[in-house]
Amino acid sequence: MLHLDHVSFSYADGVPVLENIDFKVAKGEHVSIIGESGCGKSTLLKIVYGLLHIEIGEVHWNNVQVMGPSYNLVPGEPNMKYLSQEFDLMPYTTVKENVGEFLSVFEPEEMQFRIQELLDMLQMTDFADTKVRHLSGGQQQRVALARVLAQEPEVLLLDEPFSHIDNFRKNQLRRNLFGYLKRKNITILTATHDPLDILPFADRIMVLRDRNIIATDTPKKLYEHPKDLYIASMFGEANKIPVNIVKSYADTKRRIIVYAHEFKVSDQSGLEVIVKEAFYMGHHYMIVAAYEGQDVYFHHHSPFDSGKVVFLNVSIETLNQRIPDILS
Ligand SMILES: Nc1ncnc2c1ncn2[C@@H]1O[C@H](COP(=O)(O)OP(=O)(O)OP(=O)(O)O)[C@@H](O)[C@H]1O
Repeated sequence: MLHLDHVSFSYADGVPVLENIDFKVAKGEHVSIIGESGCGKSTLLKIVYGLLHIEIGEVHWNNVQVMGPSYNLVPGEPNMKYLSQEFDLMPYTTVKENVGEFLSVFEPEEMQFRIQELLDMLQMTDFADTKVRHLSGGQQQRVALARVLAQEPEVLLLDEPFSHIDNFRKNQLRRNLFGYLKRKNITILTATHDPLDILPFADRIMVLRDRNIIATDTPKKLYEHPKDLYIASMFGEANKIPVNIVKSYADTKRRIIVYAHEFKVSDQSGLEVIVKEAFYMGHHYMIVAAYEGQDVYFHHHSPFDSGKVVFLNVSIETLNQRIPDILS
């Protein structure tokens, strides 16, 4: 088990980045850390890996304390691997050589099997003999992934692992990679902005904001019951609207979170908004409208002209899902 025990951290400028972070991750669990840019996701991964010295709190893996850079000559814990946003590759050698660098040359067959397995999984077999410096950013990112996996870490720390990879490949790659890691029972901490990296794969999500973990739950619970707009916005365009405006019988002025795709357009009743802009998104339009000086986002199959008055409704299923959140 991984345990961050009341960890606080600031860089040399003294500005606190993380305060009193306390959580546990079970062996084989996949936990995703999400939060706005600059909230400290990478810093948290670096602390777990032992790259940053912490004055306050402790990190333990399997009840052994992770000692930071002041104690380890070679930074980083041996049974963990950290895949940073910069890939640590050998540019003048081939993909195969990069992936095999840490494998035992005394077992050549096993070595070839492992390299082949990882390159297949990451769809890089065709580039096995290509020098890394001739690869694109996305291909290099996949080599970097194969290289850390070849070392069979117990804990894998992934920082934006698909940031350079094209959409054409991303989905298949996510399924391959997270399936592989589950089968190997590797504990994973992923830092990401992209909801598609996490919703289908993470066992649990932790939301970072203002130096703290403000929520932690399964993807389904966090998505369906976001505590606030910040959390909901991690998953897509979301709104916070007074519940009694969409449903007049609702006996409360409190506000609920409604995702853009959950609004239904109506001719006469509901939340009255004035259309500002419409953006073509492929299978729908994203409409930006105004309600009492605030922007409201909703999806519609066709665009509306700017200035048009539209009424928005929310289904009873969505209301039933969210109202307990504001009453609790
Ligand atoms: N080496 C450093 N020295 C000083 N401050 C730093 C250093 N690295 C990061 N920071 C600051 O610490 C805060 C957290 O940065 P961090 O990179 O952990 O955020 P993040 O959530 O991973 O961001 P992103 O999603 O953009 O990668 C930011 O305010 C950043 O400016």
